[in-house]
Amino acid sequence: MHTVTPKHIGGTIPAIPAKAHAHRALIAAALATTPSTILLSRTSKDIDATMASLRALGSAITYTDNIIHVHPSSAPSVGGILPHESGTTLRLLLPVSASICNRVEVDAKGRLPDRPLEPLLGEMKSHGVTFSQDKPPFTMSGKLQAGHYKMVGNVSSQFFSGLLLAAPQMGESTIESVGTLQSRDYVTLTITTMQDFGVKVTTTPATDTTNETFTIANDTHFTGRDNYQIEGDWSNAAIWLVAAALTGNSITITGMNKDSVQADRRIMQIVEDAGSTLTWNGMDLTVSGKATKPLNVDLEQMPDLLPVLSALACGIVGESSFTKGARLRLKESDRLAAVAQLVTDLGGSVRMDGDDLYITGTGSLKGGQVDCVNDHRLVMAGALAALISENPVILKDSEAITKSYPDFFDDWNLLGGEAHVI
Ligand SMILES: O=C(O)C1=C[C@@H](OP(=O)(O)O)[C@@H](O)[C@H](O)C1
Ligand SMILES: C=C(OP(=O)(O)O)C(=O)O
Repeated sequence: MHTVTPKHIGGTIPAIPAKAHAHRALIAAALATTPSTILLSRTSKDIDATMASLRALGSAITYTDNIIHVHPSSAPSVGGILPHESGTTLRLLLPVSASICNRVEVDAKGRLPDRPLEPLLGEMKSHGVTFSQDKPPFTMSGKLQAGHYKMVGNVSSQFFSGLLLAAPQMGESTIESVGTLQSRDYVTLTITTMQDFGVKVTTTPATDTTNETFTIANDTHFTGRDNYQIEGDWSNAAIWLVAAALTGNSITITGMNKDSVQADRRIMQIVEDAGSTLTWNGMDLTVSGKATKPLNVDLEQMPDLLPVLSALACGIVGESSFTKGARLRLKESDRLAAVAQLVTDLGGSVRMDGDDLYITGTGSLKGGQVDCVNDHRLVMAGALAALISENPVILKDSEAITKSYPDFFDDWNLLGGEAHVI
């Protein structure tokens, strides 16, 4: 549990590496025909879970002095996936491991066993794989076969990313999106990372009569990379953009890629539309000026931004809207309900209408205790809320932050904040 004092923060902070990019680079490197070195300045529980799982699938991986050495080797007779609570690790590695191993033991922790897998398991069953039961822990048997995969687009884009990463080991395969693919940029990130490691994916856009498809040719394989750089994480940089927009104090985040394909790069436009100023100097982004205009955010392509944006909405006078949030109910918590509860518990005004959330900001909150329901992004939201609160914010379950940003409270204090364990 942490307490965060209502004290403004400001200054310069380095970006942390993008976990979405790190998962993909590690997997591509582990599947490659030659060794790789990946540059990663910090890790997190989720990235560690992918490294541990890839070791259990046969790769030799070491992480020292901010460099990951990946030595691919042949898959063991019985492999393992140890995702802990990382949905990305589990959903990417299910098809990947079935493309190289005959048998895989799969475990999961926290809410992860109850997060959706059915559409992926269904398609894997139609392509040669059996499961001892339909939710982890389970044993998966049989090699995944090449072919045509059909996948619903509105449950998790991670199903697509997993099948794409598995395809080079299987042979020519096509993945078809049934309905619009939500969180599409996460699939783009998979495709660009695969390309970085030598595998081309051909995308055929949807027409009036056909769905979008992704095709991987026969006889294509991943090739290792030297000194492959993981880019800065826009989902976590969003914390600092929101902090600056809430207080008007300027914050510089160093090491960001302006042209990133990460879904949450959209935070730049959101904060700018709300009235803050963004200035680039090379890869360093400075955000200054208080946001004053209410937000209108469609969550379909950037689900992970809602928690931090809910704090921003409380700091802006007027009603902000967050629409199309159905998939937020399928994350580490029911994030729609958890965000609504957090805002209410801190004295804010929130209304839920189906899968849409409306927050009427007054510019300040009362503060008090909130339950972060074991969700790292709720911890970020609660800390940000302290910036506009009359009283300290006490964060129950703040340890959840280690899922994506273990040094978060240290960085908060480096920027002049006051957060400590109680
Ligand atoms: O592929 C990824 O790295 C992710 C995809 C998104 O999930 P969904 O596609 O399930 O919405 C996102 O919310 C998650 O944090 C990370
Ligand atoms: C939902 C998240 O991650 P995952 O799906 O990998 O558990 C997240 O980081 O917010």
